[in-house]
This record gives sequence, C-alpha cells and structure tokens, in this order.
Amino acid sequence: MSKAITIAEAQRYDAHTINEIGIPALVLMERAALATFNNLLNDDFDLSRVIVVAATGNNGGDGIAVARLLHIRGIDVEIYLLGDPAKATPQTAQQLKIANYYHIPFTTDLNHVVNATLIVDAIFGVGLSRNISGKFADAINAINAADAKTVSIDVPSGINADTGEVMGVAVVADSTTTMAYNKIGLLTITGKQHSGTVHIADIGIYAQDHLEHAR
Ligand SMILES: NC(=O)C1=CN([C@@H]2O[C@H](COP(=O)(O)OP(=O)(O)OC[C@H]3O[C@@H](n4cnc5c(N)ncnc54)[C@H](O)[C@@H]3O)[C@@H](O)[C@H]2O)[C@H](O)CC1
Ligand SMILES: [K+]
Repeated sequence: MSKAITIAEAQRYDAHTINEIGIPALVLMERAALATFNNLLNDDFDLSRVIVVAATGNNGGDGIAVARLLHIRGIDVEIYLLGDPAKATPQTAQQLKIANYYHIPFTTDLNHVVNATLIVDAIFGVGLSRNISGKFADAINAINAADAKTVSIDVPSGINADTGEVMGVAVVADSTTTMAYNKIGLLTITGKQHSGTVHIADIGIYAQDHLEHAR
C-alpha cells in the first residue's frame, strides 16, 4: 500500500518544497489543479454544468485554478465562493485575479450547486481546524443533497485528514484527488466513505529529497 501522511507532514513537506527547494507555491497549485482537471476528464464525469465550490484558503485556490482550466476549454463552469476574498491566501488571491481576467462567472445561488452536473469541492483541505458551521455547512449540505457527482480536492471538505472524523458536516465525494501522498484520515472507515475513489497526484512534493538519482 502506498504511503499515507498526517496533516503536519503534509504541511512540513509543502513548506520544505517551497522554502528550501524553491519551487514556487503557485507552481505546486497549478500542478494540483492540472492533476484534478485530468482526473475530472479521465473519470468520465458529465461536464455539462460544473460548479466549483471554493473557500479562500489554498484548497480553494486549487479549485479556482481548476475552474479556469475548464473555462478555457469551453466547459460551462461557475464558482461559488465562500468566505471573504480580502482574506484569501496570496496564491488564492492570485487565482481569483486570473479568474476575473477570464470572466469566469461567480454565483451566490446555492441552487446552482444543486442543479450542477458535476461539483468540485475545494472548500477545505488539510487546513481544516475546527467544526464547520454557517454558510460553509449550508454549502456542504447542498453538495450532498445534489444528484451530481462530486470530486473533492485533496480531502473531502469536513473530514479531518488525520482522524477521518466528520467535523460537524462533511462532503461525500465520488472521487478525491489528493496531493503528494494519501492522508491517514482517508484510510479510516468514515474517511473512505467520504472520499470515494482516491487518486494520488504527484505534484512535485516528496517526503525525501535526498534521492541520489534526483540530484
Ligand atoms: N501549501 C501548498 O503549497 C499547497 C497546498 N495545496 C492545497 O492547499 C490546501 C491547504 O491550504 P491551507 O490554506 O493551508 O488550508 P485550507 O485551504 O484547507 O483551509 C484553511 C482556511 O480555512 C479556515 N478554516 C479552517 N477550518 C474552518 C472552519 N471549520 N470554518 C471556517 N473556516 C475554517 C482557516 O482559518 C484557513 O483560512 C491543501 O489541502 C491543498 O489542497 C495545493 O495542493 C498546492 C500546494
Ligand atoms: K476539499
């Protein structure tokens, strides 16, 4: 079985890749988005009306970049944005700027989530730190009430990636594209029930960089 990591390890490997190796965070985000995009195409989903539900952390940034990749190919895609864009991470703020350049439509109508043919869940990844309530919970309930298939980015939003615990409410995905390594919480019974088919995406983040053949 392939390696699975904790939230702390994911965060440490990300930081090492960005700060010590020097691969820019936006490059990693683009690779995360491309990997997710490829899985959307390969898994043969109905892409007639796609909605990306994104928050303003880096998980949301991955999702906004996926929306752009779809939009550029002529696919009907909208973004349902949760949280305050003024508080977005630098990478996610940049993704929002690019999305605006391409005039990707934003919606504030949860009915568009319910009526989509495919939902991309980019609300929370390994940064989830407390129980989910309010608008975030409403969006997750709408995702789960929709007939559409759902693809989660990195972690089904609401699942604690260390324990598999549901943090109040959690997305039930058909497929999850998780970055670099599987997460130990996704191997628990609840984790598996919520993540569906897990695709592990190589985005250039490795647990060890002292591979002799790599340097
Ligand atoms: N770091 C990288 O280089 C890469 C990360 N990738 C993706 O980024 C996420 C992790 O991003 P991060 O910004 O650390 O966290 P999240 O987006 O998961 O969310 C954090 C955000 O949400 C707030 N928050 C936490 N819990 C709650 C809650 N219950 N209700 C409301 N708000 C909440 C928190 O305060 C933060 O503001 C990772 O999973 C990847 O998807 C890329 O893969 C590229 C490389
Ligand atoms: K997610």
